Amino acid sequence: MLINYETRYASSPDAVKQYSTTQLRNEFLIDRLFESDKLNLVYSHYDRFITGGVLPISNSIALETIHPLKASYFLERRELGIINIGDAGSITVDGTEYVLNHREALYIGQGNKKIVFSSKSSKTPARFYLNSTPAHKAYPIKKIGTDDVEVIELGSPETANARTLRKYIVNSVVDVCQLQMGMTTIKPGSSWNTMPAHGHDRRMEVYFYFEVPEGQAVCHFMGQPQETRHLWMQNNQAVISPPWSIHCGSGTSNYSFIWGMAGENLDYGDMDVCKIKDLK
Ligand SMILES: O=C[C@H](O)[C@@H](O)CC(=O)C(=O)O
Ligand SMILES: [Zn+2]
Repeated sequence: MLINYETRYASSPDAVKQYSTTQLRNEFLIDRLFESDKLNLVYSHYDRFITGGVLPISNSIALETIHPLKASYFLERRELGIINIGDAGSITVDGTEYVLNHREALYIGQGNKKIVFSSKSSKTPARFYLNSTPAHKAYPIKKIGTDDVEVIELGSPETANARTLRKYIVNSVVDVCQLQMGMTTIKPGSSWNTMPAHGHDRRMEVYFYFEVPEGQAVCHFMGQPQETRHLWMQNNQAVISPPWSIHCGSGTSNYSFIWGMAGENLDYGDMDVCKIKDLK
């Protein structure tokens, strides 16, 4: 089977307080994203956000509709954002080819029917990380190159959170219904992302960790600020953050991650910041 998908339902903060490590990982960790010649998807009931990975090696892979959508094609009522974290690849959208190099992105609006992923070389394949959310309006396709992103420098070496945040799919760069995506890279010597931590009850979020060096890992924190839990994350794994949860992490080295959000508000800065001394 080329496309694998699974559904994750939403959980309340009171239920999650009781979860064992295994239950926490079953509900929130997405550990299988990139498998050769496969397209893997997780459909979350938090804002009906779909997280996926495509690794085309010897074949092209089409984004077919999946049963839970009850749609005749995937983007009938959805929009899609893709960031390539691998080598050069292409995405063909209803016959038009878009080449995505390493760290380039594509926004594909509602109504586009045939989407096909392929790598330029099977020896150095593309790795397409994708996020998709329900859409009410058809916005144009837009490629976002590394020069098109909005860059913000955050944190400092003294507080171990020096990092570069790149906004790819936000409404100041591309017209979107609700999807927001970007990439944050922790500088060498720093380990923390999203510290001070924050929440945004209007939006859920998914973090996808990559560029985690061999033998290293990232400890990701979730939960209400006064009731946090952790999940140890390996390279190329993602974690779902409910709207009621903080989401931050510290690595045993530096690393990068892609953040993707969906919900009610397109204002990226609309966060409720938690004081570090109040975290429990
Ligand atoms: O709501 C925004 C997201 O959590 C991320 O953009 C935060 C982040 O990448 C960081 O501070 O390192
Ligand atoms: Zn956030």
